[in-house]
Amino acid sequence: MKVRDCLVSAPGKAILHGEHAVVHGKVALAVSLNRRTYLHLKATSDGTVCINLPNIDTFLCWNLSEEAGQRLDFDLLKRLRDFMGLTNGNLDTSNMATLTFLYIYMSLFGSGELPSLKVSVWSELPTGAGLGSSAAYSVCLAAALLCASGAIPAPLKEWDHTCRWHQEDLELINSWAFQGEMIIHGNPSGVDNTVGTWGGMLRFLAGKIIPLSRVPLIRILLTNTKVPRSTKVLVARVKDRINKFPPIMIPVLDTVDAVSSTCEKVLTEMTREPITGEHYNTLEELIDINQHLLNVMGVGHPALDMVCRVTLAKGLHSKLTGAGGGGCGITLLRPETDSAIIQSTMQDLKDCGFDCWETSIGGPGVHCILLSYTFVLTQTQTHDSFPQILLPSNCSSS
Ligand SMILES: Nc1ncnc2c1ncn2[C@@H]1O[C@H](COP(=O)(O)OP(=O)(O)O)[C@@H](O)[C@H]1O
Ligand SMILES: C[C@@](O)(CCOP(=O)(O)O)CC(=O)O
Ligand SMILES: [Mg+2]
Repeated sequence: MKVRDCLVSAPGKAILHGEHAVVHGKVALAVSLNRRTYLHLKATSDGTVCINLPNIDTFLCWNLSEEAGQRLDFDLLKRLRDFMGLTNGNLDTSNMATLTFLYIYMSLFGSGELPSLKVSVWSELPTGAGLGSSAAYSVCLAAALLCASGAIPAPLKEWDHTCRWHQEDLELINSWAFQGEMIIHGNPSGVDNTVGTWGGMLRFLAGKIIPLSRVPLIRILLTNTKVPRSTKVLVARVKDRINKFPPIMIPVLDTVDAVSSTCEKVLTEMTREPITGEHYNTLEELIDINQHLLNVMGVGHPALDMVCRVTLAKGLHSKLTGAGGGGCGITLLRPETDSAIIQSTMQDLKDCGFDCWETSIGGPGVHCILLSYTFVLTQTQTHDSFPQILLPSNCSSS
């Protein structure tokens, strides 16, 4: 079976408010970032299925005839775990990413002839740092494999060099990406894959998505403490704490919910009336409140406290974003904040050993990049092993 080549890309995300609470049915406000994950799927003819995942040093190939023999009797995920020799104890970075790929690949192609192909994934997002790298990876896998299998059509040309799918195709991509997130997160809310699929800023509540079409332009700093952590472990930690202290923790989740709703109200006001210092004061207070609530949930970290302290010394307010326990924090920049202050804050954060950058928010969701558009995925300083890809022909049949 010959499949269609394609190059897809999906954005990372920042959660403004509502991380963890969203897993327990509360509101989250999330926004896509201008840092993305790219996936190149190439049909091959050597009877193998290969994955190149340079961000996590994973390069694997399976012979399709051997794999095919493994695939009939029990539940697919269990069979794939057995096939890879996995137990819960060794579900590390590489195994989770591999299992996610194999799960979607086998689910989409397993009832027919398995296609020979190579999937290469490269990301501008730090892995496991709270910016939704797992969701961007799952969204890219879902889009590329659904497209290759013919389950969704080639996307329609959007701008010069990108093309995008229809609403119902995006819904299918999102539902498969959610399954990928289930493998990586254990019990995901679905907010990350939803932002990765649709992009923009949205309100997410129990699977319901409300895109916020009019949002003020907000500037934020992202700081990666580089303290490694796993979303799956942190989500499980919060659940344990809720089970241990329900009368204490349930009101905490309700308070986070109220923080998210209040923030949404302020953001909406900021699109309807002239933006004032009072709007920003409220946004800053909400950030401080939520950071304390996340500490109560048990997902803080001394490095994140440091981000809050260093930025507050310059009058700027920060909170963790994503699962916490390390990873990234966000800092709100006020419109009047002098660029010299921003630069010196960034320098102070870098002096702590953190990575720090200013970002624009609200990038587009998953799309396909026309292979006719000569697109170079450049090497980054951290992923020297990834080859430059210079892609020659066209991925769209439209
Ligand atoms: N570029 C990538 N290539 C392969 N796997 C990835 C990539 N980015 C993320 N992953 C998978 O996602 C996992 C990190 O997910 P998670 O702990 O949820 O952190 P994040 O906050 O970045 O989403 C990694 O362990 C890996 O399995
Ligand atoms: C903690 C949580 O709310 C967000 C996790 O985001 P990330 O994997 O840390 O980028 C979990 C979820 O919503 O599934
Ligand atoms: Mg994740």
